[in-house]
Amino acid sequence: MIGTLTLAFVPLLLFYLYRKLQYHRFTQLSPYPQPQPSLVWGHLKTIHEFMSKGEPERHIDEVLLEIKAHLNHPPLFVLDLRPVQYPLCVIGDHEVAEQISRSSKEYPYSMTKSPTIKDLHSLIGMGSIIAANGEEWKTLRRRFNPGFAPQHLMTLLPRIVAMSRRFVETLDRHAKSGVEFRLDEPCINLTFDIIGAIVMDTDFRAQCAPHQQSEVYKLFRDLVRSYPMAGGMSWESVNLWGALKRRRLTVRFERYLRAHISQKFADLRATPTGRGNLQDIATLDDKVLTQTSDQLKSFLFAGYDTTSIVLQWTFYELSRTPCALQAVRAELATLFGPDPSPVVVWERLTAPAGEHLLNQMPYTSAVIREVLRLHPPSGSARFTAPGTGFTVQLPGGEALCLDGMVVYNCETLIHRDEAVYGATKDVFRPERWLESSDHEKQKIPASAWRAFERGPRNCIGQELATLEVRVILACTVRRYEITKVGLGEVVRDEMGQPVMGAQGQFAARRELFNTMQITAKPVDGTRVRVALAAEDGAGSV
Ligand code: HEM
Repeated sequence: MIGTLTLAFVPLLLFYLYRKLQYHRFTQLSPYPQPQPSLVWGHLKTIHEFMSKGEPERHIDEVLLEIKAHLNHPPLFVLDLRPVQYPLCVIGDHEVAEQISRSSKEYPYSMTKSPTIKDLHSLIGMGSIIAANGEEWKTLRRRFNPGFAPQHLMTLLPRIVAMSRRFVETLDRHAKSGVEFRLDEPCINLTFDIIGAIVMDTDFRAQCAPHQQSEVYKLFRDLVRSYPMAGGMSWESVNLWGALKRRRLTVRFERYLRAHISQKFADLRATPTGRGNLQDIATLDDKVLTQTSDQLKSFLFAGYDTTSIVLQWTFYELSRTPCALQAVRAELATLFGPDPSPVVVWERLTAPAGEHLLNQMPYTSAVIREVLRLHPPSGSARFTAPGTGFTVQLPGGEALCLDGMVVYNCETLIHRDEAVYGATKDVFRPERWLESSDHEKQKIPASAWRAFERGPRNCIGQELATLEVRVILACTVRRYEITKVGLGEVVRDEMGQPVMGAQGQFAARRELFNTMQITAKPVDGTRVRVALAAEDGAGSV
């Protein structure tokens, strides 16, 4: 009897599950633009198919660009990643992105951060300002805002200049040897030295020889490297051994940070006039220690990685765009004088009121803006719980509810929207940001450039990042000729001269592209050779 019942029940159960699956795959998300889903795989199969059509290591944003084109450029589309992940809603339109990032009745501090950010907890801590929400986030932001305000940052200029000296020494060594190398290494070491000096008042000697680098810096780099390439899309991400290794590194790193905070607290106690973020704290209990350590981790990570990526792409784009390189050099010559020596730049920047020079670099700033448009290192992932009723309005007037999805403001898609950037959307063209090309600039709405995201949760370090990049460019662009090697290498004619492509850039044999290792970064670590610019151009140090 029981056997007969079971026999009758199993097909019923299977039929029920089949109908349920059918509903989830084909009906529930049907109002949203999307590729054709598969009953079993949802869109995992679609993603795999698109991925296998191009460079396997390319960043997922590149694949999303292809899917958007395949769907005829809708303002948003969904990918059903269940059961691996929540359904993903990819935003490729700036007006919709703006509705996600601004404050609203439901979300006064903009939509909550995505739970997927927990993958980064080892690196940024459980209580990170990057992951926090609501009042907890507001308190943290209020506490740290003054430290990132432009006026305060200008007082840090001498430290940034000091660290840039080591960078020049490193590039000089490479220029002398003539050997090709990964540009990401010196850029990462530089930006870590800067953020370490600024947020921890510590010289980590990241730019020194390996035996002179601080152990903590090595520990931090190991921790970052313990994250899988392709950020969660590969088998590496379920590697238990890797996870265990990451855990051990995290514990050691946190132990160091807690000791550092305790020491700073003791120092501040000893000097009542001392300044710092710990000043208003009466007792350094475990909660405060953990919270402060989480923020230090967050600032160290967010502060070095993205900025080093911008430097790499800027050096690369300038190396293959002769007009832009010439324009930056001319601007620097007008500002700092004809002697291109980094020493002159450092002296002028650290002289009284020298910081104002950095606000007089419109072309260089346009270059940085354009690099961030074409190669944004990150985007923003948010989440709205089922039942919230969070609805966005599409440009055509249609309203769509985004409850229960991870919502990804994808800067790569938004920054390459043809409706905004026209036929030159994929072209490196700093001029589009200049006042002189007012007509064109006026056509670009502010919300269509969001490399630092917008709204209450925008990047707290954006002024710092662009300040760093301007200083580094000021002391290096006239001193070095950088030549890309391997991917992105320019094509040369029989005389060895670079061949000009269609849009004012040298033609490349194979385009350099981003891969994903937590953020989006050049896949080959930006392999280059560097030489001193022509004798009279390089200047001395
Ligand atoms: C060019 C370099 C940089 C880029 C492109 C960049 C980009 C971004 C983006 C897109 C966000 C929003 C992330 C999200 O919504 O999940 C963000 C947030 C953040 N960034 Fe940056 N960032 C850069 C440099 C920096 C620097 C130098 C710091 C210094 C510590 C920093 C610290 C942070 C922090 C703490 C947040 C979280 C802010 C909050 O939620 O209140 N970033 N950044």
